[in-house]
Amino acid sequence: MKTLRIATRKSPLALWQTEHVADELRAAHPGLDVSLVPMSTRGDEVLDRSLAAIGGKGLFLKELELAMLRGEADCAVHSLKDVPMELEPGFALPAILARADYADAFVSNRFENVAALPQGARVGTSSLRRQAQLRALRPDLELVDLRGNVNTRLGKLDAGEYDAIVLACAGLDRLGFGARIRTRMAAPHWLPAPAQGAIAIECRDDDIATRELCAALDDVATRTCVEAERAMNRALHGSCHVPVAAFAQLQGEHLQLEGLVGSSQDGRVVRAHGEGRGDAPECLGLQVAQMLIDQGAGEFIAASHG
Ligand SMILES: NCc1[nH]cc(CCC(=O)O)c1CC(=O)O
Repeated sequence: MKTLRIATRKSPLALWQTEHVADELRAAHPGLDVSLVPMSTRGDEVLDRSLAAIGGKGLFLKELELAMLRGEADCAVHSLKDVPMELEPGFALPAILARADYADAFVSNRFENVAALPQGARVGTSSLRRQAQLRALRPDLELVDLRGNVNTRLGKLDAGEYDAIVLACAGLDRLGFGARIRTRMAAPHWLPAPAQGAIAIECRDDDIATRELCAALDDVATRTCVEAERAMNRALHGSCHVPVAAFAQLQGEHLQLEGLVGSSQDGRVVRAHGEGRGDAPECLGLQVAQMLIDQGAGEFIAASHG
């Protein structure tokens, strides 16, 4: 194959990530012609309702997958945290790139961190996971929905709509807004979304040529960690409807996983920590999911489906 066409969403972050993948592919395969196919998705167009309400994270993938099926693109680039736990049948993830900063960012023009916020401060975040962890730390905060791309969210903060916002460090760093981060909210105290900070390439399962080209960008350590995180999330029926957070780290052969499930109703959260081997990340994910269930996470999950 001489050309590779990569489908991408059109947000500045999606385009940055796809350009990054294109550069890495060109470096790995000198002479390969790589081009971008920018597309808009329903997840980008519907901004007035929560993602959960309009059908979940798969909305960001659907149009890109259809383009691959129609033969208009060979592969697509995604933030892995936006990829559903069960891939559409017929698709594969031939590469998961080395993870950037996994952490969430506390961004504010006036305050240094969550603890420094005044009583009743307004904090913007769209994710149930961030809301649940904020509520557990500070039940007094006023949590306000905040959707839209990274640039839009910063604009709303600067317009004075919020005292602070919480979003992913990876997105801010990639777009050159790293200096706006007041606190990088690190594990184990504050946990990210499963696979946050990792970029994945998706292609058709049966497209061996594309799979082989993309495989050059795969980072085994990142894949191991995100498999544990995603297996945990899958076992908890993770979706946009349940606040689930997970973070795994690999040291040599030793894999550790921190997991959290929050109530979407009040400030309760349950946490679990497990350790296992790097060659069995899914086992560890299932083990930590079971520990969370044993501590009562099932009640939160049932409540969020009711
Ligand atoms: N939910 C949207 C989304 N998907 C991926 C990222 C950031 C980049 C990443 O996690 O790889 C973001 C923005 C955010 O949560 O602030």
